[in-house]
Amino acid sequence: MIDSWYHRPVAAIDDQAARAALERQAQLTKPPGSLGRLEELAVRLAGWQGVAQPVLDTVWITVFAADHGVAEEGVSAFPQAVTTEMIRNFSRGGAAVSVLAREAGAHMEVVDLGAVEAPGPLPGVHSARIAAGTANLRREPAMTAEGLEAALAAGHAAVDRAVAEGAHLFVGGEMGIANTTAATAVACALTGRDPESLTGPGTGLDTEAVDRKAGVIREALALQIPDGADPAEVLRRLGGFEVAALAGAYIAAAQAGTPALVDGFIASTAALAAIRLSPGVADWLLFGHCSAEPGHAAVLEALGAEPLLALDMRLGEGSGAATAVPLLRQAVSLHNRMATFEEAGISS
Ligand SMILES: Cc1cc2ncn([C@H]3O[C@H](COP(=O)(O)O)[C@@H](O)[C@H]3O)c2cc1C
Ligand SMILES: O=C(O)c1cccnc1
Repeated sequence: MIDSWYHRPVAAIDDQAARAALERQAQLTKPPGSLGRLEELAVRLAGWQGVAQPVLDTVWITVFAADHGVAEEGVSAFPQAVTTEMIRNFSRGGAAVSVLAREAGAHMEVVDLGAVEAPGPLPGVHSARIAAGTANLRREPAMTAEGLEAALAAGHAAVDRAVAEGAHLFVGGEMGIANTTAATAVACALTGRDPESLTGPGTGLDTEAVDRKAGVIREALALQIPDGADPAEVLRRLGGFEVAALAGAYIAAAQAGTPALVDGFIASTAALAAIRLSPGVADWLLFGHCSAEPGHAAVLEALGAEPLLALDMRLGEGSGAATAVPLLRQAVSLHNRMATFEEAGISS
């Protein structure tokens, strides 16, 4: 494992460019710091891009889709067939993230890593099928070692496509019925928190069903996770193909020097796994929003992350991150287009 591609170092941040951006912020016609975190976003983008005045033209969204064996435990309010049906919906442009991607002028693609029912060839959908869903994590490891490597590599391949198109920002989304169960199990294993405190309704379970879902996760942890299990093993035993692909994508993006904007609970759990596999990845991530799924706040806390938005969204697909893209664009425009005190003839 130690020589796997995901242990390679991430790209360096250009501190000089970030300092130059900070100096420019100080010259813009506003009291210092008055644009709050919009200032910080522009400065971080400058450090990532190695220029004092960054751009944010090309935004790339990949939605990773896969099914979960644990769905047979009745842990979702929706049937498994919805994963494949939603892949078709993404392809036709009818999903929430499809609409938000168009609004944001982002390129969007879908990667089918293993929906139980193969959707067949569809526009905008890559087939990278590993298996017809994972195994039931309550009873056995969700993935084989080969399956995990293939999922991580599928994330890397998506980032390669984004980089080839000159993407300034990578957004990862996910679709997979029952994936809040997998993500909660991974989050518990990585943070040491109880299933009872992190498990939530996902697509809309009632309280009783949430308790049963927490019980499934508790059993999975007891069966599968020995003390000190390493993050790759946690992902393999409890994760899903799309969760692992997101982790692989965040690592590959950091290695390629492309920042990633992280979505909700599932994506943030994947980001936590990515950082545990390769700590430097943390420097290349932004967090788009705080999901209403209760585990998200705990995962964000473990990450020390401050999400940009809190709109009570709880959808996944990359929708929360896509909603934050216009904010990043505003940060860049303000940074590049505001007049300086000198240009405007205003006393500083
Ligand atoms: C129509 C529909 C569209 C979705 N888009 C994202 N999800 C979200 O809900 C699922 C996780 O929730 P759970 O663990 O409760 O199944 C994932 O597919 C996630 O992306 C959706 C769910 C549904 C039903
Ligand atoms: O925040 C998320 O990622 C999320 C929450 C509920 C259902 N699906 C995804």
